[in-house]
Amino acid sequence: MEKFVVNGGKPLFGEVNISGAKNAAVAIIPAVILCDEPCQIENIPNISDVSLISRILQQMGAQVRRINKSSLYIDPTHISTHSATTELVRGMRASYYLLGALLGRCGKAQVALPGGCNFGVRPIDQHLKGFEAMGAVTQLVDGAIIEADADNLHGEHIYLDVVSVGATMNIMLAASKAEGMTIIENAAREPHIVDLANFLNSMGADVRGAGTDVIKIRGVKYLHGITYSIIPDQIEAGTYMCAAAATRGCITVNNITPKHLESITAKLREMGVVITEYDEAIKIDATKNPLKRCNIKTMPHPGFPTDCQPQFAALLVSVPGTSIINENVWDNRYQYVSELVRMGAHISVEGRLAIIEGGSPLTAAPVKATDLRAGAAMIIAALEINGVTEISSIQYIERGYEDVIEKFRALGADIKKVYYAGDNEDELRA
Ligand SMILES: CC(=O)N[C@H]1[C@@H](OP(=O)(O)OP(=O)(O)OC[C@H]2O[C@@H](n3ccc(=O)[nH]c3=O)[C@H](O)[C@@H]2O)O[C@H](CO)[C@@H](O)[C@@H]1O
Ligand SMILES: C=C(OP(=O)(O)O)C(=O)O
Repeated sequence: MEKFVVNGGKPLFGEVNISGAKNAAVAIIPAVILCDEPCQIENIPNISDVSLISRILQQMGAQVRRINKSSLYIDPTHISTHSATTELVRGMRASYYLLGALLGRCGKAQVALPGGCNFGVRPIDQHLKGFEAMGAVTQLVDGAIIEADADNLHGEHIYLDVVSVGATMNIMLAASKAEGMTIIENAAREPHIVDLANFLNSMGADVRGAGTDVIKIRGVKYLHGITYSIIPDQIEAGTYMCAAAATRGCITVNNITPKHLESITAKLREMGVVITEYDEAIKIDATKNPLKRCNIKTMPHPGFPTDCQPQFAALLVSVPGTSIINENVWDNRYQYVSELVRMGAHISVEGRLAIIEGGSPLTAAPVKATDLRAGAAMIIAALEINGVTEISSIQYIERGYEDVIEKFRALGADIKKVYYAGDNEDELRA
């Protein structure tokens, strides 16, 4: 077992380089299934979700090889199955993209229900509604496997009842090789949706309107191999920005697209953080002004991203006054609150609202990462504390943060990973 041990209380200073976006990578890797030739994908984050989806493709017969730390060579030409039902598939959320990719490639798919962070129910009814509109018959087998079968996968006009990132991208995948034109209305507009569209178009697909709420996809017969570089991870960037503000430090975050971070920078500016934007970098200076409280409401892009909500909560506990978070995307994304409360934070949850009475110093306590971004919030809170905090269940953090220890250390943080045999603290060894 592994834990992070953080000796906090020091402001962060320096520079950090942001990796490729997890939520783009985990869609683009399965999208290669649609291609009729090998592809090379660059700026791939070295995280466990990427290893998992790569292994799933290998199990299906694809050749997947790391060319270097951030590039993958994927040859899908030997995939001879439409089925992905192993335990690995249940280990991550984005395995749902195998449904759209296999439907597009084979006209049928058999995929285990996905896993991912637990925010209560995470339905995929809008994905299935899209596939069914396109001519697929779908059914849940044994409560664990989705089967989809289409004699003639064809384009259709699909209105999403909720703005769903996963449903938008999954339908884009299937539609890229379906017969005729698919129109997705009320589509999600996240940067990773535009990235997937750019990837598909570079291979010869015909996807228009990505980044708006109407996406039109005209199916094509053949997609050719390409080399493609994934966009930077806006959530990883937002996490380091929050950490700099929470420790009242000053850092430069490199290899980012400032436009993707606008909702985050707007909130930090409102709090009194001085932000300077460059073409592909951003400087966060929290040394100049005392920080002010603020309210956050999560929304689909271009609203404030839910995936940065826990990190902002960890920042807001350090700021005097009452801040209110309104989690508007997920029903149950406050499991981390009890961990912050263990550290002395004053937070109460009422339905979708978290009410934070900030400004009282936190104290070190053993805490756990209840999910990926919750884990990032624990690191940020630990960095605020004069004392040693142990964070367990770090496998969640490693799902989505490349070299998290090395990157925080380069900013001056005292953080290390320790291995232990059991729950007894005496068994900790560095
Ligand atoms: C791998 C990946 O990219 N994960 C991201 C993706 O998750 P994911 O794709 O699962 O999230 P969605 O955008 O689909 O979900 C948004 C909302 O729509 C609801 N919904 C979704 C699909 C559906 O068929 N029916 C339905 O009701 C969900 O319960 C949720 O309330 O977008 C979320 C919202 O930005 C992020 O938090 C996740 O990090
Ligand atoms: C919730 C997240 O991921 P997933 O949907 O893969 O669980 C996330 O990236 O914050």
